[in-house]
Amino acid sequence: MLLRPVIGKLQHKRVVLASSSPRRREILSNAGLRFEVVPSRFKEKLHKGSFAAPHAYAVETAKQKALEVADRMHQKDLRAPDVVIGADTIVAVGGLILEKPVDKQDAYRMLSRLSGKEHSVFTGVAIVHCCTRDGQLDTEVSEFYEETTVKFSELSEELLWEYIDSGEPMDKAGGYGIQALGGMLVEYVRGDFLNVVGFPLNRFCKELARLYHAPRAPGTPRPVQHDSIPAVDTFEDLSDSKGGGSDPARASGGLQAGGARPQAPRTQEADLNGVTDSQPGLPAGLLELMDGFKASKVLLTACKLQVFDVLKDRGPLSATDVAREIDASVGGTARLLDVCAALGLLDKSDRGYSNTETASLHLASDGEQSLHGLAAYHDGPVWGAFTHLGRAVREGAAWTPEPLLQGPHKWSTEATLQFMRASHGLSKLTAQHVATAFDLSPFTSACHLGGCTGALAHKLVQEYPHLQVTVFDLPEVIKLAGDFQTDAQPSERVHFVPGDLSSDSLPPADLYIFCSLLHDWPDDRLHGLLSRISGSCKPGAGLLLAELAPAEEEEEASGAARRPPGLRTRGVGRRPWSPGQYRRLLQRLGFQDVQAARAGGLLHVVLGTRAPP
Ligand SMILES: Cc1cn([C@H]2C[C@H](O)[C@@H](COP(=O)(O)OP(=O)(O)OP(=O)(O)O)O2)c(=O)[nH]c1=O
Repeated sequence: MLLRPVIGKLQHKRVVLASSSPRRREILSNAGLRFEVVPSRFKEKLHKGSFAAPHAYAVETAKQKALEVADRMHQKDLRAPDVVIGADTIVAVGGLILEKPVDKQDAYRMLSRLSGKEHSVFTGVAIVHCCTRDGQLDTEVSEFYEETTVKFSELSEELLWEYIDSGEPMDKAGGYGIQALGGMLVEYVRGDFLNVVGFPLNRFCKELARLYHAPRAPGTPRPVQHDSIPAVDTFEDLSDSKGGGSDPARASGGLQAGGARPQAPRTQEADLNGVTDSQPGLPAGLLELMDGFKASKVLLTACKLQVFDVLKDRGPLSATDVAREIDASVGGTARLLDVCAALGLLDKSDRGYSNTETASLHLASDGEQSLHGLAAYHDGPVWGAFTHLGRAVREGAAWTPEPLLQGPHKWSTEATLQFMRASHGLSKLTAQHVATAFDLSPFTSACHLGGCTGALAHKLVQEYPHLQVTVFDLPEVIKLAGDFQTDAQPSERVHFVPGDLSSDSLPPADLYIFCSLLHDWPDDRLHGLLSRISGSCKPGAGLLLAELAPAEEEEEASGAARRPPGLRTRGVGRRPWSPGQYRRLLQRLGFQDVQAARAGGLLHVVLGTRAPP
């Protein structure tokens, strides 16, 4: 199977399509690529006369579109995505460059020029690899273009105006859309059809293959494959994304938001390089699953020992220096640091070890985007629960950590705080995405059910100046919520109300929000809860649900290539819902106009409106 490995090269990266074009979005998602869409604000006004050829103009515009998005995202989050894709489509006829018509007359001028003639459609594409070093954005741009020749029939005035009046020409280069009514104007096409529609998929895949699979020189030995956790002196071999191929982002010191990535089979890569491997592939996915817990434990242990705190904001430190600071043996620390480097969590150089950007941002205990609390929660109660999984299965118990099942009124203050720290970190990280997945400005009051420390509530009031938000949670949680800070200013528009979701009446609101990010509710409990919430909603009230969703779910939902059932490493124990399942559930609960969105590459957010009874 040659298709997936090419697109799959971007699978573990945060990819952004810097385009508002629905066609580009469709072409790339049909190909199985997962990405976020951030339309570029770059104004297409480069001086056409300064380019030697039309394609050079398209390529430069594509590049500027992508760089504008990379730069904006970096400024906003101090973290750029791994890859930004920009594209620009133009029509060239008789030395003239035609872009989108500004009005009907302009469309008329363009289409009359194309009538009865051949013209060229060029799409310029820029693939921008980003990484952040010392707070500065570093980019590496790969660019290319594709040309397709299109011949139009002679167009009568009547046909021309009928087509213009259909409205189709207005958002399309050259004033036509070959994929719809405009197809009727076309006598023939030479070259890639999708290139005309806005994105040269075939050439893009070739470019990915070239970028990520620089051919090996003849006679160069194949890279050696290692376990997920390698011997200390071989860890460098793991620094490549899926092994074997070169990864431009990494080669330039880029870091992966995804962090640890185990090795994948090489058979497919050999295919891509034109070398046929007749041996059956090894069950790499299975071995990966069997081994995966070691990588988790290394990350959790390094967090617990505060390795990432010691290395934050400091130059490279030797293993001896780190060992002294974390009060551990030098040999043991060196091995831990090497494996962290192999997992992509630390950088290792001749001068010692330093944090990657991801580690400083998310694994050190301070900082707005720290997930240190979540790591401690996984290392504690979650790890404990999964250690006794066999017993839970035999007894039919939930896989949820025992303290969480009992509820905070049974927890010690420390256990409650541990859960709240985990929830707080995750909520702060996801709040912006949840708050902006849909336009919530029509609502004036919201209630975040199980809102814990109020991290999302504060983001919501920051985002919507007329919104009042109630945080509703158990008294034991509300009592401790004041211990947690968010980056937002404390607001009088956030109120904390103690109560029990399953028995008390819910505070009045015209939008209810339920984010079960950390919970692994059993089916019946979740359904019961959502039915209750639905019963409390007045007609016209909204219900917003947000859930962490494993990436594989989206693949399944879109019908893209599937992994064998059961071979999942993310979302274990979590409800495997696709957007479609969310939609059906909300509709069953009496909601209409249900919309689903994917946010931040990791969240499903669904919004519905309570229908009249
Ligand atoms: C010629 C032709 C163009 N097009 C479209 C593709 C592009 O979306 C558009 C050309 O404008 P572009 O400026 O390339 O793209 P865009 O404005 O749609 O999106 P963005 O700048 O945010 O990336 O014309 C068709 O859909 N069909 C066609 O047959």
